Amino acid sequence: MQTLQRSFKFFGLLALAQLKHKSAIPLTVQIKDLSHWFGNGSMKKQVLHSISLEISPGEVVLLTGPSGCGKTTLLTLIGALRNIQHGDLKVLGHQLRNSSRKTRQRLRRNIGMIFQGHNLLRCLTAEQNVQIGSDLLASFTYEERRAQARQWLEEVGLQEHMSKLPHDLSGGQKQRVAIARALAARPKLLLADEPTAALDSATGREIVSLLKRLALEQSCAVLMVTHDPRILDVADRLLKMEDGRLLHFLE
Ligand SMILES: Nc1ncnc2c1ncn2[C@@H]1O[C@H](COP(=O)(O)OP(=O)(O)OP(=O)(O)O)[C@@H](O)[C@H]1O
Repeated sequence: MQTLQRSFKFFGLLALAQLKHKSAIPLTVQIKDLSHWFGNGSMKKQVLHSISLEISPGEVVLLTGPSGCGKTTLLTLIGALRNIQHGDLKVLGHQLRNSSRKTRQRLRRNIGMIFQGHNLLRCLTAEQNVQIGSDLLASFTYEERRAQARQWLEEVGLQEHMSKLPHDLSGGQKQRVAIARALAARPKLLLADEPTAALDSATGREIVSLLKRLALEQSCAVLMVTHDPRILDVADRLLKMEDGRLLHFLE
C-alpha cells in the first residue's frame, strides 16, 4: 500500500513538474486586442478588429480567409514591419507596441518572412541570395554560412540552379529560393504569405513538409497564410479570418 502511495506521489510530482515546464516555455506570439486602421479622416478604414491570438514554439498555424480580410496586414504587424496602433503584440518576448526601431530590427533577425513577390536581389545568384539569410548567423564562419546556403538550396530541390540569376528561374523556383533564404537564417518564427501559390502540387507538399520539419526540429513557430486546400493537413491549428476578425478556431 505504501509503495502504491509513493508511486502516486512520484507521478503526481512528475506531472506537476511537466506542467510547470510547459507553462515556463514562453509563447512565440502573444496578441491581445489588436486593431489596425489604414488612411486618415473620412478615408480612415479599420482593417483589423480586436484580434487575440497565441502561438507556441514549434506550432504550425495556417490562416485562411477571403481576399482583403486583413491576413497580410496581420502578418506584417507580427513581423515588426508596421507600427502597432492599438492593442498588445509580443513576439519572442518583445513587446512591439511603442518599441524602438532598434528592437524591431533586432527582432526581425529572428523572424523568417516569405512574402509574395519573392524580393530576391536581381544581381545576385540563387546561392548568393540564400547566403543573405545565412549571413545573419553571426557565430558561423563564411565557409559554414556558404555551406548552409547550399544545403538549403538542395533541401528545396534547386541544387542544379545555384549559380543562376533570378531572371533565369521560373516563378516556382524563385519562390523556393525565397523559402531557402528564410530558412537559412534559422528563424524562431516563420511568417509565410501563400508560400505554395506558385508551386505545383508535389513541390508544394515537399516545401510544406520541410517547413513542418523545421518547426519540429528547431522549435520554430510557423504562421502561414494559404488558400491551398492541399496543405491544410500539416496544420496544428487552422484559423479563419473574415472582415478583419478571427472567426473560427478549428483544432
Ligand atoms: N497600405 C495600405 N493602405 C491602405 N489600405 C490598405 C493597405 N494595405 C492593405 N490595405 C487594405 O486593407 C485591407 C486588408 O488588406 P490585406 O492585404 O491585409 O488583406 P489580405 O487578406 O491579405 O488580402 P489578399 O488575400 O488579397 O492578400 C484591404 O481592404 C486592403 O485594400
